[in-house]
Amino acid sequence: MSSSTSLLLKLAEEISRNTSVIVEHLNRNDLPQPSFDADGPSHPIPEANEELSAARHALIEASKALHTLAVGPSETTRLFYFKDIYFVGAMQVLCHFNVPQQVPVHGEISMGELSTKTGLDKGLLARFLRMAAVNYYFTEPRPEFIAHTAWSKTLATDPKMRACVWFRHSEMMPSVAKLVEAVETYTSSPEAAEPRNTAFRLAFGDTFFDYKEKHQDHMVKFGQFVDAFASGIEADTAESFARAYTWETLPAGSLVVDVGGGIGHISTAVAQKHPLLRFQVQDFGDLAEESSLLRQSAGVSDRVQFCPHNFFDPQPETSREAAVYFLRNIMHNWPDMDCRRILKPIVEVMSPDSRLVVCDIVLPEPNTTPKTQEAQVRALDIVMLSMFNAKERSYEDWQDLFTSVDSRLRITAVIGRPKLGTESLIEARLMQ
Ligand SMILES: C[S@@+](CC[C@H](N)C(=O)[O-])C[C@H]1O[C@@H](n2cnc3c(N)ncnc32)[C@H](O)[C@@H]1O
Repeated sequence: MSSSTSLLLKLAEEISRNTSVIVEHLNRNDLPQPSFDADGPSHPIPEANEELSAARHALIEASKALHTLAVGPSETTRLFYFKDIYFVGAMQVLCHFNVPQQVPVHGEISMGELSTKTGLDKGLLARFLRMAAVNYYFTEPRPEFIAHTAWSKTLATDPKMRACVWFRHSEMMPSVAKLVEAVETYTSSPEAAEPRNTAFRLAFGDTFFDYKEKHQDHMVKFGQFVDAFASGIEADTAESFARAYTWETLPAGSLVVDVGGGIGHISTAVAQKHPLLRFQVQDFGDLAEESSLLRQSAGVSDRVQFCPHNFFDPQPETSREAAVYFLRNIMHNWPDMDCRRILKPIVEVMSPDSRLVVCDIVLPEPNTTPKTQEAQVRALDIVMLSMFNAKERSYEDWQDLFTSVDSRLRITAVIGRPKLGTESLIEARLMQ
């Protein structure tokens, strides 16, 4: 094979080309270069710039492919996730013993002092820290002294980042370990579609949310994990949803019903940008107080109301024939049969002018998006399976779901990248 047809070289050239785009942009704009140093930037390559974002994703894609080729099929399979599983375990121990917070943000600390401060045996501490350090978390600048990298510093300074490590180890890994048993036990059972029949329940003896209710510490950390996860996707913020959809085309005074809207952070952001619209946030009553604080501080209480409502019940009188019924991150938590129970009461009160706007992932056709991006949504699909017996859906899945509720409910628009990141806005209307 000549060098011109070498895949290794082609990928290396792609890496070089995209790296140049990034480095030149950072230099031109006086931005710091990515670095492992503790003072290195935590978001070194801004996603907001489209050209830069494309270069970053191309670089991630090509370098992953190059790495995989260099390791080769045999070694990849032989060591399949071997190092990663124990890396996650080491990180969990370090976070559990508050090691990241005890390492100074600037400078270094001896392993002996760190052992005293954390109560973790010095020999064990060294083993876990060295496992983390080969993955760029912490560094040992001289023997038995530890300092932060930019990576471990994220854990020292932000409890939400520590919650990400905690959730992966404490809930995701035990659930994943039960996937085979769940598939064997439930797939052919008459109750296969029941939301309670999950790998999570086999691991924890309870459904995801019942378990959280009984273990408030898990609930708090899960909330932190969700916040950190969502805030990391720059293109999927409340402000992006306010910008991405054609809210400005709705007649003045139109009502938007935010079904399962939590405390109403999306409605609040859209209301701030679109002063002629009204909103009704529907969720469990115990969120009313927090919602009220948010809406007051944002100055939108007159146009954004909170309405305690169970989304399996008929819609209240006050939300009939709204202009938009908006559901973000609801449907992917539920199997089709429950999604139908959520959609039915909405469709019953929709007028021919109403729109259903679902904000969730639209799974791409295989091989139509970069593998590293597709990997993220495929992983979320398996998360939904193992935690909720639910799933992420493709365009066809969404359309089939809608028509199974009402044959007139047709998708009229899908808004995704580049306006949004991982998620899309799926608009549907009742066609006559
Ligand atoms: C993943 S969160 C999404 C919240 C919000 N839509 C967002 O995008 O941030 C799911 C929401 O559904 C709400 N929820 C769950 N079951 C519900 C039900 N039966 N009736 C109403 N809301 C429910 C939860 O309280 C939570 O706020």
